[in-house]
Amino acid sequence: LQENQINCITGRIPLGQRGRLFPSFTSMPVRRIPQTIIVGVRKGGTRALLEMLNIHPDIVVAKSEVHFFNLDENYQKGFDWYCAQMPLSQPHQLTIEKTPGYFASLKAPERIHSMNSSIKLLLIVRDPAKRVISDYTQVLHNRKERHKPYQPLEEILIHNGQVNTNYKAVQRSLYDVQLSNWLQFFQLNQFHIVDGDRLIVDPLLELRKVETFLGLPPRIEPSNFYFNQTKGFFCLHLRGHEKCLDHSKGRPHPMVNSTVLEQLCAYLEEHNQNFFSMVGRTFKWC
Ligand SMILES: Nc1ncnc2c1ncn2[C@@H]1O[C@H](COP(=O)(O)OS(=O)(=O)O)[C@@H](OP(=O)(O)O)[C@H]1O
Repeated sequence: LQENQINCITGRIPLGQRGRLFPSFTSMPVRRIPQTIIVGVRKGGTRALLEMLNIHPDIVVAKSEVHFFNLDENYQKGFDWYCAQMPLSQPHQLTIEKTPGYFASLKAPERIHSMNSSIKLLLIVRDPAKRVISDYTQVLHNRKERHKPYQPLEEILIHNGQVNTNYKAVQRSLYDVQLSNWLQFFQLNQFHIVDGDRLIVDPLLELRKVETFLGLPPRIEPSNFYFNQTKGFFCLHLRGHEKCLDHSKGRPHPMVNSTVLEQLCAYLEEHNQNFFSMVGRTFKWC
């Protein structure tokens, strides 16, 4: 990628050239390629993380999922298109987009690397068994809405007494398999891993760590959060407004047969341990 071929400031343009190439650099807001991307995991809490980071005055976020690096039809539109999806930002602000589909995409790591090999990546993970149930719950909801038939999770999850490893929701919970694809292009220290289960119960603690990773001053405060009893989750005080995530986040999960759940956890165990040793950290999962 030639930086001067794209109609957007990447944040890597040599200082001396900024004023010449982009006269507006010091004054007017412009669109910039993200310096940080939330790459996944799907149903890990990516929307909550993005909305919470949006509280920070030095961060601007792309409101919609961009799906640039994982979908060929978008990637072919080029970096001008990608850039046009970004919000306006001031020079001191970081631009962040989130597309949970990137983490499981085989093409996304190389494509992101070719855009910016020193990019900072945020990965929010959640108990992978809970993630399977959350993934299922979303698909179930969509099928019910469209009056389409659906199967109980237990039937999809177990085939001939074994965990159905062809089930996409199971594959997306193999964090070690996906991370190894990313580590072919990026150093582990380019990633910050957010604990999605902790983000639900103690958002500020997780956000402080993200602020540090991004090199930003701590500007997200306890007063930015309040617990909403009806929703059962933290919601935000954001620029004078109260904001909870929409109804698609925090849906009640169906009860899952405990033996099936144990079987799923047993299957995931080796992958979880693998992931822990890859990232040098453990999580309380299953
Ligand atoms: N504050 C707050 N409010 C609502 N929901 C919250 C919050 N923090 C984290 N979460 C969890 O985010 C889960 C959805 O994850 P994602 O946003 O990554 O889903 S998606 O992949 O974009 O569809 C969603 O999963 P489900 O509970 O299964 O709906 C939530 O558990």
